[in-house]
Amino acid sequence: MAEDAQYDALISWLEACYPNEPEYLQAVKEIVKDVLPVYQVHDDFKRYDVLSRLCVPERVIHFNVTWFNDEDEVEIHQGWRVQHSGLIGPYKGGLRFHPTVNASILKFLAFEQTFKNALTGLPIGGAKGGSNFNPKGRSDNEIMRFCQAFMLELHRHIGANTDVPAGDINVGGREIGYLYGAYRRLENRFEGAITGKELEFGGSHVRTEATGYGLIFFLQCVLATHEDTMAGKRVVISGAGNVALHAAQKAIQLQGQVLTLSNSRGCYVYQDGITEQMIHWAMQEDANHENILEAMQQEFGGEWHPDAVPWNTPCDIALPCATQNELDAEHAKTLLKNGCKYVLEGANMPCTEAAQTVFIDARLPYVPGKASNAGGVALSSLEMSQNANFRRTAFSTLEQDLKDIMESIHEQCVEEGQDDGWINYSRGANIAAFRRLASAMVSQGL
Ligand SMILES: NC(=O)C1=CN([C@@H]2O[C@H](COP(=O)(O)OP(=O)(O)OC[C@H]3O[C@@H](n4cnc5c(N)ncnc54)[C@H](O)[C@@H]3O)[C@@H](O)[C@H]2O)C=CC1
Ligand SMILES: O=C(O)CCC(=O)C(=O)O
Repeated sequence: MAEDAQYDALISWLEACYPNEPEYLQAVKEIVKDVLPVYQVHDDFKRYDVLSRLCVPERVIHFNVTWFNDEDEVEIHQGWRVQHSGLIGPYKGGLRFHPTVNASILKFLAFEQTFKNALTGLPIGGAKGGSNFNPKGRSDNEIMRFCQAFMLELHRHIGANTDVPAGDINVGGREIGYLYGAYRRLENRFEGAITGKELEFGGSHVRTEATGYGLIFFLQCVLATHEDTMAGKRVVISGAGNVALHAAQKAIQLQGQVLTLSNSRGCYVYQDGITEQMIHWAMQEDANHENILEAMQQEFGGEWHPDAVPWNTPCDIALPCATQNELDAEHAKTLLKNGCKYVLEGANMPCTEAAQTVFIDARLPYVPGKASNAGGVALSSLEMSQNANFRRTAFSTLEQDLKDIMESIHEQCVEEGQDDGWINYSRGANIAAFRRLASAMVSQGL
């Protein structure tokens, strides 16, 4: 009862402060409901009001990005960096360039990132940033000029021990290179102020693969806990970007049968099981095709379904790896009806609140992104320590480190998520991260 009243009071306060930020409120509600019982029994957490304070970002930086396009016209975009929490390390999280980017989306991502980063056990705070710039269809010169204009504003807010951005949707190796080049010239410093760099200028082995590979390492832990294995499992994956393709690659290497990939235009289905060669081809060819999945269908056969999603394809395992709120309650029910046994998020908050409820009510092993996609940021943290020491670690060592970190996150979820013989991974992840953040907040005073 006391918990309900506290929940209502906190959420009403946030709704009044931020009425036009639905994604941010959605992410906050999901965590608050799980951690309230822990908060309620800790007098020091209550005395320092850690819950309300953890919900709001420490700082939201908002700026204009103005630049010349190839037609010599001025374009103006919005840029943001949400520095949610620096409690346990430098602010850390990706940059997203997408027309849908706004304050609500970046605040939800920075909030989730804070909890995710806490789960890794590494010294990284939480942040997210980006712009409503759409890089699709732009020339390479335009992308470079946009990245330089974006960094002209951002550089004064970041640094190796302050805030360390990385990539996210539509920000890959090329964009990171341009952003880092601009940072280095503006600051006259060669330091690990951005991760996801190329190997030749301070990047780390395994960072490119880390989110997708880490997702599959986490999946192996879930399967082992349920006395199950990957071999022959039918896997449906959404997205066709960094996370989706590397998850598919690792799943195939471990004898999984990957049936789908998707993008915002539709879904590619290959019932015989997509091969590693096809994934490799998609990685190489992406830049040369307007729609890599339609091109894949022309190159290798299979089916291309415009406007379709992967969730109607019967499967054992579903891995949403594209974007937020891409899998709703109807999709969740269809997955269950068709026999899906495991759902792990590769993207950030891809399952709507209602879809999560469907999985949780069915007591399905459902793993939220803040646990299962934490491999990317974990490797970013290892890139930061390599940069700080001016050293490079071998691929095999880092891949083993990634496995160990995903196993440790899995253990934390299992420990905190026990629910009458079932593991509530979502609650486990939220509580484990909350304990670390809340005690850091108490220790550091008001
Ligand atoms: N890159 C990373 O290291 C990490 C990424 N993530 C999350 O994973 C997700 C994917 O990110 P990346 O693979 O890095 O981006 P990406 O830009 O490489 O790929 C995104 C993919 O999603 C597809 N997509 C975008 N909107 C869509 C929609 N509405 N419906 C269907 N498909 C859609 C795009 O076509 C593209 O194939 C995002 O939620 C991101 O925040 C999470 C942790 C780390
Ligand atoms: O590597 C990073 O710093 C950020 C990764 C990221 O954006 C995420 O975990 O969602």
